[in-house]
Amino acid sequence: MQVRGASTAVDCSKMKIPHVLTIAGSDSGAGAGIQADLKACAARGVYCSTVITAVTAQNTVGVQGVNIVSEDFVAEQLTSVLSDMQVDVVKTGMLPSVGIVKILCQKIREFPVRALVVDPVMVSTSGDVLAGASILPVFREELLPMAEIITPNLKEASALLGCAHLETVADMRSAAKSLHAFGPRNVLVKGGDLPDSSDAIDILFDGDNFYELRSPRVKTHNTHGTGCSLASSIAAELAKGSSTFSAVKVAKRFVETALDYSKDIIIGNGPQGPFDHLLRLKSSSHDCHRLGVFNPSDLFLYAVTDARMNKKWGRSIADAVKAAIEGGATIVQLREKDVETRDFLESAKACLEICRAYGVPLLINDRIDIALACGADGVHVGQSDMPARVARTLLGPEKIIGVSCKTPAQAEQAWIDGADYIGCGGVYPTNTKANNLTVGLDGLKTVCQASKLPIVAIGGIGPSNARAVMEIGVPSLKGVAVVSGLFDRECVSTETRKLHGMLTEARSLVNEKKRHN
Ligand SMILES: Nc1ncnc2c1ncn2[C@@H]1O[C@H](COP(=O)(O)OP(=O)(O)OP(=O)(O)O)[C@@H](O)[C@H]1O
Ligand SMILES: Cc1ncc(CO)c(N)n1
Ligand SMILES: [Mg+2]
Repeated sequence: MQVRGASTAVDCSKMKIPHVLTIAGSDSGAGAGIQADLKACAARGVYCSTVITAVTAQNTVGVQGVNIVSEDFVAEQLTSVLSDMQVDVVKTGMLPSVGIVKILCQKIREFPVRALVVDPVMVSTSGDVLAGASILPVFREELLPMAEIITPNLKEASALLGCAHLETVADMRSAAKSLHAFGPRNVLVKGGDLPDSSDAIDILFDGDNFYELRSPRVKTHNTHGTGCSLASSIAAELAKGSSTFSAVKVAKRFVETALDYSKDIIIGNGPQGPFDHLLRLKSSSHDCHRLGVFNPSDLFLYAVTDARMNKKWGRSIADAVKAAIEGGATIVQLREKDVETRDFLESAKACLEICRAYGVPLLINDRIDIALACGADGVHVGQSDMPARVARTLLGPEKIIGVSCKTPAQAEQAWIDGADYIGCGGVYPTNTKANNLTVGLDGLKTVCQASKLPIVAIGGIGPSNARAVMEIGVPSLKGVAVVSGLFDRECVSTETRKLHGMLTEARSLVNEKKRHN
């Protein structure tokens, strides 16, 4: 990590965060400009501050209006950020006047940064002018020579060179070479708009070598802001300390991945929509059956699958899950130890569809990757699996996380780590888990009394002993989790129904007792 400045006020044990300053225009549609830069930097894990040069009224149809910010006020914004915030890299977007370009150059000389990334924005894809030809001389003479890298698209490259349209990869190469003569250390000519190309081809020239960077062309209309996002991502990687070559490669892969993820999203009615930098929008809006927040009463009859038992009885995981839910299971956990990852993912998707249809949450044992990939409601982790705190970071604040605990100390840790519930056991001896210490009803009661989280009891529980478990009567105990008692049986739904009846009876008895006390 790099620590700069010898200021005595700086605490060196604190972390210096990579920082990109973008100086660009606001896009009201938020696909390009400042908004794209903020999202790209956030997605790439870099802090981004913003100096706004113009406010555009813009959507997926085109640019309806432009309001340029005064030169003095651009200068004031630059001074505010650069004088205070330890900027690593400056990235430029829409620079709508000669005066604004000159002020930027002056401020960078006054407050030097590690690198300058120039995206010479001139015309939006809709054909609207964002910076006129009058800025070309100051770009060529003052700004480009200061740049670590410039990232023109085909039209911008030909405007800067004052040459005819670029139409081939060979044209891009010679343009990159000619632009290098203006003084930037690297030139990336972007080929997003290259006609008749099944790949998205960009040419990087570093003064010595040409690199042809290719990625599959994503078939989508959602490419508004790819240029801004690419340049910001390059700036972000440079801010982290990457070489320019690897910054460009990572940035291009990021844009390609985000385009692919977003290819079918619909935002706006115009010909060119924005894309989702954070790869998050589909998981919330497409999933219309998504469950709300975790409800502890869902722990009442918790069904845990077991591949061996399903094989023994000749049923698929999905069939077993459906039967358990029809019998009254209130939550399902897939605990599949010996299944290949691909098969597990397919089964998990099938089970999720069933669970969603019935409004029952689906959790995955141990495998956070599977939970994320299939969009399950959460995970259950043991003491030697992924720590709950890390699982929470990976899964985000909404997903359900359960932790197996045998002691009050473990229960306290689960609470601190951001878990939602605790699985406590084995209450009785069981053969689904080797070398598992049995805590007994006393151990269960101790954990229930200490825990701030709701608890489901697990381990050897079935119709013969479920009532005894529920009768410990501690409010944090919400239900029982069952493996063999449901799935190592001929008819899963019948067994589940039987157990559900007993649990309901036990719960009434406990409530009755409470009323009498
Ligand atoms: N359909 C696509 N599939 C994959 N990559 C693409 C696609 N379109 C553009 N790219 C890539 O996105 C990056 C930006 O390229 P592009 O030439 O579109 O820039 P631009 O015209 O400045 O963008 P903007 O639309 O923001 O003005 C380049 O790396 C390019 O190869
Ligand atoms: C504000 C702004 N900057 C850049 C672009 C180029 O995509 C745009 N359309 N709008
Ligand atoms: Mg384009």
